[in-house]
Amino acid sequence: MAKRGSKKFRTEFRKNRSTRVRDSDLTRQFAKDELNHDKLASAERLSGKGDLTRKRTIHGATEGDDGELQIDFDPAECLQGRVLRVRGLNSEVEVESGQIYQCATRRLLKTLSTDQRHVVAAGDRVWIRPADNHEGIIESIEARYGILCRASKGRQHVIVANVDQLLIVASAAEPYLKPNLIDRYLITAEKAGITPIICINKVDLIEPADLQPLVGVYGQMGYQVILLSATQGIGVERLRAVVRNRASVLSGQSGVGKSTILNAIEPGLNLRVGHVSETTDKGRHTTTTASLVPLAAGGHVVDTPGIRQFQLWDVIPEEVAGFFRDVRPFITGCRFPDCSHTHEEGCGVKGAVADGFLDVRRYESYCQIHAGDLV
Ligand SMILES: Nc1nc2c(ncn2[C@@H]2O[C@H](COP(=O)(O)OP(=O)(O)OP(=O)(O)O)[C@@H](O)[C@H]2O)c(=O)[nH]1
Ligand SMILES: [Zn+2]
Repeated sequence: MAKRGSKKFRTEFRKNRSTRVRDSDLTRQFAKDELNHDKLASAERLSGKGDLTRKRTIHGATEGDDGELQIDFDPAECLQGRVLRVRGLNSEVEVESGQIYQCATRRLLKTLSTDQRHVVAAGDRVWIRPADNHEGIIESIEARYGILCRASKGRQHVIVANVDQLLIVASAAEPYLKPNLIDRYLITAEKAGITPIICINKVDLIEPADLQPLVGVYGQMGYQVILLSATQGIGVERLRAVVRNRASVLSGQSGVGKSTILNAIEPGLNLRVGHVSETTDKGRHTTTTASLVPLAAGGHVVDTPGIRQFQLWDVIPEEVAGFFRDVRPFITGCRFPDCSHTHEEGCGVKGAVADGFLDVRRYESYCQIHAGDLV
């Protein structure tokens, strides 16, 4: 597979697409579908069963084997880019050269979207058809990974897509360290399939050795922990390397030093972050829209008031144990398959705590989150 965005990639992509896009192919496909529909309709009439598998036929899109409709477009006339933010019907797209285009969305994309409030989300990787004055049309949206979302009126509302990592920012002091809050953010990351990175700031205010037991517990679980002092410059270089060329969401309680960290990574960033944070969804919804802020060294940070201090989203108690990496291995030892690991006899998890295999604080944190207590 050629590198994304390279010339070879485009050629291969075009080749793959063009086999599918040719009009005559489409016409033939449509004719075949019509025929199949007729056959299905008579089969349905005969069998008395309604609606056997129907193939959707919308002009300009082709149904893949997975049942997903793929929009047909010509990549030769398009540019690849990334949506920095969405404002109403307008999306701001940064293309590979760094140029920003103000884009509308192709009508067909909207037609095909039934399950989302917004078709385009911040972070989306898109193909745009450029026009004059750095305007353009979003022709296609690539499949998403690493999605942070909320349920909004029964629909999935994507806050930001294609996030590589969640920087969980805590402070060693002022405000005092709340490991249970870190656990809460870890669940969000685990659930979304986004790599969490634990950043403990303000280590200048404590004796760093005091943090070792906690760092050890998270380290054993395979989580990366970075000790920082944004004001003293400790750990900043390491964090800079971690965010380079990736899309990182920053999250943590108020006052832990998120803005100071952003400023330390890239001086001047805070101004822009402050500016974009004001973008709200016309005040109609309580959730604010996310913005990707480009970093000079490559990559983006996503800074959004709504997710800066977000709480757990739609995690049900039964799911919690599965998102605790250290609890998970002991679940198989429970006597009851629906064990909640809180009060049951013969619980493998409680046994592991008693035998010293599971950190007591982590277990208590599990119980607290399972019970739905807010930290
Ligand atoms: N001692 C010390 N103080 C710090 C450090 N980093 C930030 N601070 C201070 O902590 C306070 C809060 O920092 P901010 O960067 O505003 O925190 P924030 O997380 O962005 O806060 P919100 O915007 O409310 O979410 C400021 O007074 C900073 O100067 C650090 O490494 N050490
Ligand atoms: Zn159990």
